[in-house]
Parts: sequence; structure tokens; C-alpha cells
Amino acid sequence: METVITIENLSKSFGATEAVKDMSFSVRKGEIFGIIGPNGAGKTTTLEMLEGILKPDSGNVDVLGLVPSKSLRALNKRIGVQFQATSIQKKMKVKEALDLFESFYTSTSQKDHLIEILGLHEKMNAQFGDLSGGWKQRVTLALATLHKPEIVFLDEPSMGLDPNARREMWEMIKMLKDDGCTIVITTHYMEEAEKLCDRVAMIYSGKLRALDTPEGLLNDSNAQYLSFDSADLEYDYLLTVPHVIRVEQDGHSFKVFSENQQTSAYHIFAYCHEKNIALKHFAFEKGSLDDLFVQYLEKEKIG
Ligand SMILES: Nc1ncnc2c1ncn2[C@@H]1O[C@H](COP(=O)(O)OP(=O)(O)OP(=O)(O)O)[C@@H](O)[C@H]1O
Repeated sequence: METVITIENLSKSFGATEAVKDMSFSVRKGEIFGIIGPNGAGKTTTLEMLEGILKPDSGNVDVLGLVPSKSLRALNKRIGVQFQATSIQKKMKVKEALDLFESFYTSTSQKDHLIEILGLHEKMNAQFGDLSGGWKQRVTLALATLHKPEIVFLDEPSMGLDPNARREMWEMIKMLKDDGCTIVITTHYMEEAEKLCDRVAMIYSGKLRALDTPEGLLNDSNAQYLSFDSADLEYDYLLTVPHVIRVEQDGHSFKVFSENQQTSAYHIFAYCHEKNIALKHFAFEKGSLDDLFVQYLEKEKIG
């Protein structure tokens, strides 16, 4: 499969803060590639090195065969970067913003196509500052993709959007993919990564922790847990069960994360049998990317 981005051993520090440490991965043509992680994980720093805005301290970046920090002009003709809504003048009309950005590019613009697929007709005469968060994102998405870029970079595109607007944004990103665009997106919404991305790089403290399809990540036993209800089992006991890493309790409901669920389940059953404790709705659950993420963080704390 054709690769459009490759980074190797990439590192970037700001003073004493190591924002990105020895990061390596590649992005395939035509995929939606998610970079996920909590606040301060290094997502934006990674993205900005791919966009050529930041120069890495060490390591290699190849985007469409170019070194971004050295070939910014050539690269900017072929990539699209979504601006923050705050960088567009509030009084500017949507139509004016589209015309202005269109004038930056000499190549053919796909303005009419974007107006169509993003449904911008009805807002063409609205001032940018009067638009809702969802509409602002549609407009900035259009501005980033006017020149039909081969890759588009989206930094937290659904931040602050309500769940409905977020889902609409996903549909629009999928339309860009259907048009043949490769999309690199950062997010800290795990559900977004799960539903939207073809592959996901999970980062924390500047390091790549896992990289796979959402399905592949969820097959990782770290995301899986035992779930059951019990009125008599104690949280503190569950933490002592062999292989258990973390326990979540909500009233009488428990989620028990373990490195070896089979063995942990065996110990819990044996204990309950011995003490005559009732267990209800016992199940081996698959978990979510959120669960996987918290699990990695817990393991890190334990060392
Ligand atoms: N220009 C800068 N000067 C100093 N420190 C910085 C700078 N940019 C980022 N950092 C630090 O580098 C680390 C990674 O930041 P980065 O913005 O890449 O994380 P992020 O994953 O995008 O977080 P968020 O979701 O909060 O945007 C953080 O500790 C941040 O404070």
C-alpha cells in the first residue's frame, strides 16, 4: 500500500519539556489516520512537524516525498491545514472567506463542489462570527480543502461541538476521504477515533504507545475487563486478586481490568464460592478505546 507520510525517530523538546520522543509511524494513502491522546500528549506538536510549521530536533519526516520544514511552499500546494476558527475575521462573510482563500491558489479550486457537499449555500452571506461552532468548522474545513489537497490535517476538528454536530463533521470528513484525500486528525475523543479512523496512533507523554485499526486495538486484552454486580464484594479485595490492574466501582457494579482475565475470574469465583458471596451478570467485556487508554496510563503509573 502506498505511503504518503513517514516519520522516523522524531523528537521535539520545548526547553525541558520533551513534547515528542523518538516517534515513528507511517500513514497510508487514502486513510483517515487518527492521533489520539490526552491533553499535552504531543498531538499538536507531531502534527505541526508534519505540516512543516515546527522543525524537529532530530529524526526524519517525509510528507509526499518532501521534507516539510525545508519545502514548505511546495508542500502547501499539496496539503491542507484546517485553521482555528479564531483565526478568521468575525465580520468576514463565508462567501468572502472562500473567495479570499481561493485567490491564494493558482491551481483549480473545488469551491463549488465543497459548497455542495458541505451544504454551505444557505450560509454564504452570513458573517463568520455569527455562525455556530458546527458551521464554523464546516467553513474552515472548506478553506483547508479548496485546492484539493492530497492530505488534509485536522487538529481537534470536533472540539466543542455538540454530539449531533460532531457526527455531521464525521460524515463530512468521510466525504473528503471518498474524494481520495488522506486525512490526519488529532482528537481526544476516543469515540471519534473508534467510529471515524481507519487506523489510530495512541500517544501519551510524547511517545507512541499503540498503533492499529480501532478493532485491532480493542482486541488488545488491555482494553477488556470483567464486569459483574455484587452487593458483598469489596473494592479493596478485588485489587488484591492476581493480575488485576484496576477496578472501577459504581454502586454494586464492578469493572475489573486484569492482565489475565481468565485467571482473575477463576480467583474471584473461588473466593465468592468460599465466602458464599453472590455474583450477578458476570461477563467478559470487550471495552472501549477509553478503557484501553486508562489502562495504559495505570500500567505506566504502576511502572
Ligand atoms: N511552544 C511551546 N512552548 C513550550 N511548551 C510547549 C509548546 N508547545 C507545546 N508545548 C508543550 O509540549 C507538550 C505537548 O503539547 P502538545 O500541544 O503537542 O499536546 P497535545 O497532545 O496537542 O495537547 P492538547 O490536546 O492539550 O492540545 C505539552 O507539555 C505542552 O505544554
